[in-house]
Amino acid sequence: MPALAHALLAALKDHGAREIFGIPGDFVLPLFKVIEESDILPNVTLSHEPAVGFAADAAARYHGGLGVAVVTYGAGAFNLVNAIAGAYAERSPVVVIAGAPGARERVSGFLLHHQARTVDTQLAVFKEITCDQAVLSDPVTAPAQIARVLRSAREMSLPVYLEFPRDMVDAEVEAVVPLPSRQANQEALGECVEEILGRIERAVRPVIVVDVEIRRYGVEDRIAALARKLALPLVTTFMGRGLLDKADDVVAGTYLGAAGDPAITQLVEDADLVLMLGVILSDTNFALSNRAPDPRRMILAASREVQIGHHVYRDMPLGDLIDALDDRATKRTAPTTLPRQRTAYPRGLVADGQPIAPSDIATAINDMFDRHGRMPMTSDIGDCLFTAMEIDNTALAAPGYYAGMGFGVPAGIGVAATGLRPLVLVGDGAFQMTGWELGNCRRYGLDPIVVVFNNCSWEMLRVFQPESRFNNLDDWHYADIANSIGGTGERVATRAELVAALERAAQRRGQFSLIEVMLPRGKTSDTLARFVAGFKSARERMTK
Ligand SMILES: Cc1ncc(Cc2c([C@H](C)O)sc(CCOP(=O)(O)OP(=O)(O)O)c2C)c(N)n1
Ligand SMILES: [Mg+2]
Repeated sequence: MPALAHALLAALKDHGAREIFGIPGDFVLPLFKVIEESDILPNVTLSHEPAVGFAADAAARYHGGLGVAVVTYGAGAFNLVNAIAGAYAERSPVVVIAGAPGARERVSGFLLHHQARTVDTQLAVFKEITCDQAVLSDPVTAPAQIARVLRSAREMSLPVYLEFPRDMVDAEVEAVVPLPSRQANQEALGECVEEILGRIERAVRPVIVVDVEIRRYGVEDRIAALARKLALPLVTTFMGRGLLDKADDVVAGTYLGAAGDPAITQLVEDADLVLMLGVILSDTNFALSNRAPDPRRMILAASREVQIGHHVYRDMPLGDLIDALDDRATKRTAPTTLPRQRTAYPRGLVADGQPIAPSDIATAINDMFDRHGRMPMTSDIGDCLFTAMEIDNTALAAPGYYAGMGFGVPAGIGVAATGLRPLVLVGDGAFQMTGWELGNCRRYGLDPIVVVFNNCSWEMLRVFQPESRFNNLDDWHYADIANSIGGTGERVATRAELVAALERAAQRRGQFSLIEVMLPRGKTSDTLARFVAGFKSARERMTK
């Protein structure tokens, strides 16, 4: 019989984990020894647990499997909370494996180091931000608990929590047998599909809106094929930016309401049927809508449910629904009335001595993508994410809904650990939080390209409250620091310098490249300027 640590690692791999991110501590040292020596999954250690969570989250978003974050009891696990809360909000399946005291320590009568209120406070906290949990304290039940919790992570595409007491690492257990995934009830599925196809047939201006769940459940290609078969226009939400990056013929653009491309906004807001697939009804996706989502003209397939009008079909896995729709749908021709144009992204930056504006960064990146091919991207929150809306539709992992800073660079490291070379967009404020994790790239031979939007400012806060002096940040010269932690940093202030630095970074392999773009305080991307105007007018409407 295998030891519990081996059985768990094998089960993680069977359920789609591809790597482990973590930081050891005395409550997980024995487990980390097995992780390192068994080599069942590659292990990437970082410098601060928030980054461990962000990296695991982004890796899962990109490879479509499970992210894994292994941390010590108490101090390590509580450091991870914000990143896992963000993964929950963004429906990213991260498996938290947290160390814990052994059976005899629990009854020692001492207050244990790293313990908060009670020995079980850690479990109580993670119950709030995971969809399933287990404490692996009994070798007889542990394999079944692991199977149940890992299936929950896969089926719900949400984080889960496994508490691993440190005296259980070598406990002999049965191997973990994966549970079969739960399918939709075929009768209910048939009824649901007929109702959807009937609604599409009767619609005059239908549109498909997609969001993050279509990536989490691996159905992007099937949805692109369905959109082609039904000849329906398709747009992504703000959170869903970067989805269907290989289906340019299908994606018309990104819906941003009052802040977006007017033709895309009209496509969605004039539609008499909005088929929402994998969509999170968040404020960042719909707060700027001129016409709020209306159940009477909406079908929402998300969180294993399908809501049509005011009634709901439960236990409807998105993959089952898409397959059944494709099986029963007949090919339609595109009504000439439906616009088919695709958003045009800015290109052809003039490499001159002019100072750089945020939207120039998008144009320069589009030009670089034309020369070297599109790169997968990660972005932090801040104007860099709004600028990303002006970059061609390439794969993107960002905290578009949860909006937690610090995600961008660790997420880029997580994506790089999956074997891709990402382009990372991050503001100076967010870089101050987790940018230093780049110092871990050299150990693992990772070479992301990082673009720091250095406006020496918390600019997103300034646009809402310009009078506050606390938004003024100091100039930390991030490019200089990059050179001392294993990468190459360049500081650029003109458009010509930006274009040249991007080209050098694209050519440079084997170490990370950091381009510190100097931006004036008070200058934002065109997209953020429209967002702020939209939010302010929406707020005025609400206060009238
Ligand atoms: C962990 C964390 N702390 C605080 C915030 C609030 C916040 C923003 C959101 C609104 O909540 S945007 C922002 C400033 C970002 O500064 P920077 O990274 O330099 O980007 P830019 O200068 O482009 O704004 C803060 C502090 C946050 N989102 N996440
Ligand atoms: Mg800033």
